[in-house]
Amino acid sequence: MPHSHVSKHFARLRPKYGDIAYLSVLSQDIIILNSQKAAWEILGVRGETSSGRPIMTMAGELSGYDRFLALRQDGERLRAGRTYLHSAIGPQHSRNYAPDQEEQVVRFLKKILNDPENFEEHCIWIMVTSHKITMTPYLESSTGVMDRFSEAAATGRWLVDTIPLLKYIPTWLPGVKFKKFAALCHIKAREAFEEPFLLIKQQMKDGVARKSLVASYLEESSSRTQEEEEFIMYTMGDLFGAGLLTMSSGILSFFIAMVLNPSAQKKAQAEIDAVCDRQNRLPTFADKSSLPYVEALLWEVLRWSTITPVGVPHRFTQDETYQGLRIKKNTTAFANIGQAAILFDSEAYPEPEVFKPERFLGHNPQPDPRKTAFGFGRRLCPGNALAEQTMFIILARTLATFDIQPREGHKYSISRTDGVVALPTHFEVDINIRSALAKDLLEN
Ligand code: HEM
Repeated sequence: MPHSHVSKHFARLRPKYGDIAYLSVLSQDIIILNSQKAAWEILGVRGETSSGRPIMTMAGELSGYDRFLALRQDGERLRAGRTYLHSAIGPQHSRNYAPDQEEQVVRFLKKILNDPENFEEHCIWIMVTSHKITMTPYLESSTGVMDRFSEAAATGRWLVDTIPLLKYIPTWLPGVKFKKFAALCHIKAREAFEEPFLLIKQQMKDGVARKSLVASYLEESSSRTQEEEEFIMYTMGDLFGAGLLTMSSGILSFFIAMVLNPSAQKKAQAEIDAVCDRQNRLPTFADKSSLPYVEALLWEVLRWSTITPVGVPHRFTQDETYQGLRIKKNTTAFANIGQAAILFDSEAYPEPEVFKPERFLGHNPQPDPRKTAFGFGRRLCPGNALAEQTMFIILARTLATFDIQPREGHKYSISRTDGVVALPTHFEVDINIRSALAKDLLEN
């Protein structure tokens, strides 16, 4: 089982084994889905049997992260959680955040104007701020929780994931470090989510709470059970964790794509200028349907940056068959979304390495990458509408006001971190205000 460049390793199996490859790793059955068709038919169409998550003894049972929706097994509690998320951040509800988001993006652009060197920091800032608008204003401390989660969930890192009986070893025995680490994960996650939750509850009592998902959930009913309260605490943490890194990856990838593709940048700017009366105003959400090139550029960022290279693994909860192949219950399935695989399949996307928004325009557009980038079937990313909305306004307003240019002497290579979410590694860029008019728009 590879620990780095996983997507590339998985893709190498395709020429020899076709769209589906099978691996057995320490008696664990794993299938790799190397084509859009196989991923869609297995994880989408056969969602009834393929929507569980792999059972991770260390990250789930011992560290308590199985209370996160993303690790929850298929069943009643998952459905209830997803229904709630749909009503909170689904396409209809996300629109309520649009006015606040437009305002925050101006603050983000002012930060870039005054301190362009630290643009990566500002990208994280706008993501955290976006999440605070939509969810809860106080989730700062959950970033540490996410780091610990990554460690607890790392494939092959913990023997107890292979030999679950080890979980019964007493904690006091010398050398039993994994149980101490799991206990720390538990305590810190509770602190990170319980404290902001209790604070908001108190603020509601005092009549000073700001608008947030937690506040509106509590407003709906004054007598929530402890289980319901815990549900909302962890769901908020989940959204923060699942949304923060993915979105940061998308925005940073946009900046590097613009540096490397000046002609796409110019075309998008020309379209925005035509719609916004030659930089007399900033683009808004209401302009979206008049900005097809900007939207295509956003789709191309989602395709080209492959934010989650091998998705989040699913688990079969029953035996299944596909094209005469038998897939056993408990098999883990990875959709190889990443580079060299589904979103870089040269049959679907000719010249896949080239950043080309035009591929989604005209009479014969190439496949919509959102159908892959956000996952599949019953586990499809519940933040997809919010993610797209947030990225659209950041991309449109940044292009309206700034030129993103290569830094002289800086060598660009497209390298990304390994992990469930791949982030572009550090790069430098020159971000210059486009005109006096654009500066005026931001300052006044
Ligand atoms: C461009 C940004 C994003 C990308 C590319 C992305 C991608 C994904 C993918 C591939 C999955 C796994 C789907 C599967 O198992 O088949 C997922 C799950 C999830 N995402 Fe996103 N995501 C993004 C943004 C967000 C945002 C903004 C939020 C919340 C505010 C969010 C919340 C979640 C949650 C809670 C899950 C777990 C769903 C479940 O297990 O049922 N995501 N995302």
